[in-house]
Parts: sequence; structure tokens; C-alpha cells
Amino acid sequence: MSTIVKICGLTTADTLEAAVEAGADMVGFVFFPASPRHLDIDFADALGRQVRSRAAKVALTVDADDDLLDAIVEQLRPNWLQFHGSESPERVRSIKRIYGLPVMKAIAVAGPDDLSVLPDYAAVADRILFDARPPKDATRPGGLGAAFDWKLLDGVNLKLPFLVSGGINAGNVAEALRVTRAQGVDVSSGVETSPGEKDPDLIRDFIRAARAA
Ligand SMILES: O=C(O)c1ccccc1NCC(=O)[C@H](O)[C@H](O)COP(=O)(O)O
Repeated sequence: MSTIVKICGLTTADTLEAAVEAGADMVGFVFFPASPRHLDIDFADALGRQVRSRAAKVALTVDADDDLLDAIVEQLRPNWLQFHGSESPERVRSIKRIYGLPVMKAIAVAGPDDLSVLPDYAAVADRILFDARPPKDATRPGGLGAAFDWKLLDGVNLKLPFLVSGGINAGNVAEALRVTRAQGVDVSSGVETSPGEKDPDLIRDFIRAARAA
């Protein structure tokens, strides 16, 4: 199976087009006001239309309430929901039932203890995304360009696909995939020139490197 490549935090038509044309499988739109990649729903809707089924649209939220999820699902019509907060397994199960959409749950990793929640989320999610645990004073729980120790995933044995993220770029994506044996990879900061500013060339380089890995 080919590596699942997700480019997250797209905010412009140009960079979205670069990601889709270069063959991204999943394109992520962030709905979290404190993020430099936050989108309002009308603009996300316009970007979503541009995708035209060429990639899966992923709506990333952080402990979103039902009203926000209703609005996102109604307007963007995402193919996936990504939960990057402290959504419980019960909340994941309930949202899946309400919207009938697959869910990717982010698990924040800093040490081996962080993996103890895996069985509970693996029972309800469709994909798991391993990301670096943010520092306590971080203003957002992801998209920080920080990596975790990939060797922590050694021995992880999931029946569902998982993606690795956090501090990955074209230069280290092959190593990230080799060490973690992940089915996919997710990047945001690693294809940016500054937080929130994606670069079409960096996106293309990243996708090429991920495909070659
Ligand atoms: O991107 C954000 O600003 C963001 C805000 C709130 C929660 C999650 C967020 N991003 C997560 C991602 O973009 C990816 O899933 C991943 O963490 C990318 O990490 P990195 O390549 O290190 O930026």
C-alpha cells in the first residue's frame, strides 16, 4: 500500500492546488482560532470546492462543540474529521454515529505512558495520528514543528492505519516512516517558511520525498 500523505493547515488556493496536484491523499483545514492556519468556514468551503474529490478533505478541530461540528460538516462536507484535543473515546464514538464520517484521532506523544490510551481510541477511531505532545505553555496542541522520539512507536501494533506527524519535513520523512513503520505521514510546519505560510515548492518536495520513501 502506498504511503498516505496528508498536508495539513492549508490556507490558500495556491498552496492547496500545489498539494493536490502533487498527489496529497488528504488535505487538512484547521478550525482553531488560536492557530495561524485557522480558517473561517466560508473560506474553508471555497477551498473545499477547489479540491473537487481529488483528495480527501479533513476538518481538524480541537474539542469542538456540536454547533461548530454541525457548521463544518454542513458547509465544508469533509471526508474526515480529525480530533486534536482531549476528545474522549465516547465523544469520538458519538460523533461518528451522528455524522457518519470517519475520524482520525490525534494522540500526543512524549513518553511511553502516552500510549496507554491507544486501545480505547483504536476501538472507536478509523485512523490514529501520533503527534508530539506540546509544551504546557503552547498556544495550540499541534502544528508546532516539534518531533517526538519515533522509537516510542516501536512495538505499536494497531489493526487500523496510523500516521506519524510532528516536526517532519522532506529531509527526515523517509527516516520517520522507516522507524515508525507508519502507514502515513502528516506535515504542516515542515512545508512552511513561517508559521501558517506554506510554500508550494516545499509541499512538492515533501510529497516527492514521502513517495520515494
Ligand atoms: O496546525 C495547527 O495550527 C494546529 C492547531 C491546533 C491543533 C492541531 C494543529 N495542527 C496539527 C497538524 O497540522 C498536524 O496534524 C501535525 O501536528 C503537523 O505538525 P507539524 O508538521 O509539526 O506542524
